[in-house]
Amino acid sequence: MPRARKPAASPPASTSNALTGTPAWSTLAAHRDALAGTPMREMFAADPDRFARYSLRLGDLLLDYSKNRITDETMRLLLDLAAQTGVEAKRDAMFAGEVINTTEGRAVLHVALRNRANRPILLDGQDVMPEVNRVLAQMRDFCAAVRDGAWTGATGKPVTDVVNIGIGGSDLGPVMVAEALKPYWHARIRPHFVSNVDGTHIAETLHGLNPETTLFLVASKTFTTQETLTNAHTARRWLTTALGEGAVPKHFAALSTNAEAVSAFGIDTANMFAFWDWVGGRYSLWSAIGLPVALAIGFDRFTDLLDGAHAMDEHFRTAPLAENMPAILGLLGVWYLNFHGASAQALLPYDQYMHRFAAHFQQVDMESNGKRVTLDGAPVDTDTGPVIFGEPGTNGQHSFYQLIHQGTRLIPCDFIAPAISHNPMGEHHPILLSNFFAQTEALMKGKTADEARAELEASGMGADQIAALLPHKVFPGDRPTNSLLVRRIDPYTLGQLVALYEHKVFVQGAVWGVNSFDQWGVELGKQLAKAILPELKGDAPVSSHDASTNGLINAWKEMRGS
Ligand SMILES: O=P(O)(O)OC[C@H]1O[C@H](O)[C@@H](O)[C@@H](O)[C@@H]1O
Repeated sequence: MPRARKPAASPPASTSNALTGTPAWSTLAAHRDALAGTPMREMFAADPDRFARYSLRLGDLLLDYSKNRITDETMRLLLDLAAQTGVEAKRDAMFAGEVINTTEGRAVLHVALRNRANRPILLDGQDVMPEVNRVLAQMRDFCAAVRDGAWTGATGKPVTDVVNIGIGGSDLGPVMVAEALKPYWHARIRPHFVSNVDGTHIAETLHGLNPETTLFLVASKTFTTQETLTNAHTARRWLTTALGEGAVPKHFAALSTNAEAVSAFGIDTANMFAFWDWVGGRYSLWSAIGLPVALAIGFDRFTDLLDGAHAMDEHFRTAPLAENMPAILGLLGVWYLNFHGASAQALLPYDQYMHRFAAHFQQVDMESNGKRVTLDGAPVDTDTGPVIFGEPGTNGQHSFYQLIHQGTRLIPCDFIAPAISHNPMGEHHPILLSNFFAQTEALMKGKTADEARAELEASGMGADQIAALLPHKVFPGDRPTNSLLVRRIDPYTLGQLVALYEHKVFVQGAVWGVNSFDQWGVELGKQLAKAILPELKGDAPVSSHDASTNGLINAWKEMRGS
């Protein structure tokens, strides 16, 4: 398949940067001002049906978006904005395999990787599905062999540890999913993930592993990434020191689009699992990059993950935007980011296994929409991508929630929880979920000065003390949250959730008119590091940079000694 193609002759929809000039934009701004005097608690008091009106279900997934600063009018205007920015046409262009990643000349078809209906998806007139299915079959056979012990290491022992070596999209997605689905891991096979070029990461990972039973997966779309190749060479040395060169084919496999570089590294291309340039790194966990997950949970469960994502893809592709979960989440994000100055977004899973969910979506969202020019290269005329952060509940509550409840910034929060825990442990799950429900209630309702005063009076406190404490005890409330509830975090529902957030990011990028699928911003630092690395040799002071960079390099040279 060709590596780069020309952009589509006519872009699917407007790429104008005059977003703030659209009629919907000014109407939304006026509507925000009109709504300012009506807090959510009043909206709830006035409308007992608010939950039913602003919630959606897709199978076992419930989205409640009623605790937002919205009315029917808000939603109508946000949908107008989606219409005026061509969100549906852009979505359809993605699903149709058009070259929407124009700066790299690529289509964007991670949806093909989980196209379980096998609907033909044409790229340059060729259906990509036979190739997708071929690699899936290769993964299935490899998983079966490794899991049932037919695949052995060089000394005939079955695999006990799978070490994925990759970074960015070749790490974060697989780590997040593997961790989220830990209850489904094979009894013998433990997955590990090495990403950081800091030698500590691989040293600590290999510590205690047995080379005879360790399988390395070198995961890199380009197979040129410095961190990954450095870690892979270290792993190779660790293995060959113990078992000799001949052991490599039984202990190394590659997940990549670059067969040449895989061979050059010394991995047999028979042990290579391919994917394609139309799979963005941060959207690649559904491809061969998901192999560590498939080895841990089994290929059938991996296809359950794909099924869940496919169900969300079909929902995104076909549901009217007014009832479309990714569209609603995306538009609500635009509402807060652009019309309420909310520059951050918290992702808060109330499920310990999902502890890397926010980290994965930090890359998906911030690398996709952290852009300052539109598709046609003009500066954007409004803010784009939010800062994504989050920790699993209830840990965040005892940390940064203070700022969310009473700080000066507005931080919209998404709460995610399973109805049923994999580890109920007596009262643990009801306690966990009581916190989930309570936090969304507290953020919405807040506590008025009258309510706070009444509480202080009831505690028997004197008037002076009450006056001094009162301002600290008030919660402004009216802080927006979305709540996502699934029956249980299993491969299928996780697939739904991940695809939901991927498409949410798509919707926002479409509204802002940016290219959500390139990542030129990662290049400059890499380029400069390449120039600096040779300068770190020897003791000679460096003078080729600005005073700070020179100063730091030279101080390092002095500190490390010679
Ligand atoms: O899989 P690769 O090619 O090693 O790239 C790893 C990562 O590199 C860069 O940081 C970016 O391009 C990321 O999007 C990518 O995920």
